[in-house]
Amino acid sequence: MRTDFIEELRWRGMLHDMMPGTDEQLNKEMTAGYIGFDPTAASLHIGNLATIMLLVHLQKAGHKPIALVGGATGMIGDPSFKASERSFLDEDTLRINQEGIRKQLEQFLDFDCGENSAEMVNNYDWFKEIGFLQFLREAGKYLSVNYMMSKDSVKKRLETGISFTEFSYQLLQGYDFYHLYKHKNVRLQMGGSDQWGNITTGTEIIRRKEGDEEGYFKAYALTTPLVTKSDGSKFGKSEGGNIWLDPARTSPFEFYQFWLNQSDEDSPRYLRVFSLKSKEEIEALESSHAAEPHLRIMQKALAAELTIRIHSERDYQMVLKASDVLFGKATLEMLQSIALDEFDTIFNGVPQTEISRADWDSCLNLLDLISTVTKSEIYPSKGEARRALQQNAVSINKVKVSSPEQSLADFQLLQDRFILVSKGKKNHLIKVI
Ligand SMILES: N[C@@H](Cc1ccc(O)cc1)C(=O)O
Repeated sequence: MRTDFIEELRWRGMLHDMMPGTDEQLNKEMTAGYIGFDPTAASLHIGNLATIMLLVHLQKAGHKPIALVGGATGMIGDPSFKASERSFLDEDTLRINQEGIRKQLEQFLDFDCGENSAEMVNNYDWFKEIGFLQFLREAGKYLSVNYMMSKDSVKKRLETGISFTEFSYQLLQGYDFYHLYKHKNVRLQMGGSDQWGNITTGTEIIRRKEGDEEGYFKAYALTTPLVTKSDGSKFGKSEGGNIWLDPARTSPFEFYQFWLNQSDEDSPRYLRVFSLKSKEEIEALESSHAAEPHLRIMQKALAAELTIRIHSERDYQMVLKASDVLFGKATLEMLQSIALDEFDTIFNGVPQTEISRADWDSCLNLLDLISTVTKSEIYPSKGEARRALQQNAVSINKVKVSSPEQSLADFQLLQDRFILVSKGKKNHLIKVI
C-alpha cells in the first residue's frame, strides 16, 4: 500500500523544493527514487542522515529507494557551494571510503521486501565503461555551457575560479540520473537543498534526450532543507568535529550526548526530521516536555531512538550505564556489574592511566596514587590532592575515601584490574596491568 510521501515530508518540515508534477508522479505509480553519496570519508555523518531519511520515508510510503555510492563522482569532487577547489582523494582512500559508506547505507533500507526493495548502485560501474569522446557526445552536447554556468551552486566559483574538472561535475551527476532512468526506470532524484542545481541538470538531460510527454516530465526532483541550529552555529558538529555514524569515530556515548544536548528550541524540528515517530507521538512528547522541561523528555526520546537505530539496543543500554557512572548516580554495585568487555565502551573518553601490578601491590599510599596518577585531570598539585582527601571529596570506585590515611587494601579492583577515581564530575580510570 502506498501512502502520501510528500505529505509526510511536509508535516516533518523536510520539503525544501520540488519540481512541479513530482507529487502526481508519486501518486500515479510506485516510483523509484535515488540519492547519491560521494565517498569523501569512510563514514557518513549526521548531516547525511537527513537525506538518508528521505530514502527511508520513500520506502515506507511504498516506493523504491536507490542509494548510489559515487565511486566515479568521488574522484572529481562536487563544487556545489564550495568556496574553493579541492584536492583529489587517492584511489586507496576512495576504495576504503566507498566500502565504508556502502555498508552504512545498507543498514537503513530494506533490501528484501518485494517490488519496492531497496537497491544499491555505484556510478563507477557505468563510468568506467564510458570514454571521454563518448561522454562528450552523449552528455555534454545536450546542455549549453551557459545553462551550466547559471546554477547558483557554481556562481561564486565562476568569479573566484573553477577547474574544467569540477565544472564538469554536474554533467556526471546529470548523466547518472539519465543512466538510472534508462536502466532502472528511476523517475526521482532527491538530495539536500545544495543539490538542486545538480539534480535539475539531470532532469534537463533526460528531457533533452528523451523528450516529455504532453507536458509531463519523465523525471523529477525534490530537495530537503539543510538542518540548521537556532543559535546560528553549524548543525552536526561537536568540539571534536563531525558527529559520525561510525562508532569508531564517534562513540555511541558521544553520539547519545550530542542529541541529549540539543536545545528545547531545536528538538521539535529534529524529532520530525530524524525520528520515525508519528505526528501524534511527537506532539505528545512536546506537551510532556513543556510540563516538565528540566526532564529533557524530547531530547531523551530523540537520543534513545537514534542511538538504537544507528548503533544498537545494547549500545544504548551501555550509554545509559556510562552516563550514570560518569555523571554521578552510580554505586559500587553498579560498577561491579560492568562486564570486562564493556569497560572500553563505557569509559571511552575518560582519562586513563595504566600502572603495573607490582606498582599497584606496593602502592600503599592513597595520596601518592591519586596525586601522581590522576594529576592534571583531577589534581594539579599534591597539596590540593591532600586537601581534597581531607575534605572527603574523593571517591574510589564511587565509595568516598574516609581519610587520607585509608589503606588502598580497602578498595577492591573492579574486574580484578580497574579502579575509578572521581571527584565530583571528574573521573579517572586506573588500569592495573
Ligand atoms: N553530489 C552529491 C553526491 C551525488 C553523486 C552522484 C549522483 O548521481 C548523485 C549525488 C553530493 O555531493 O552530495
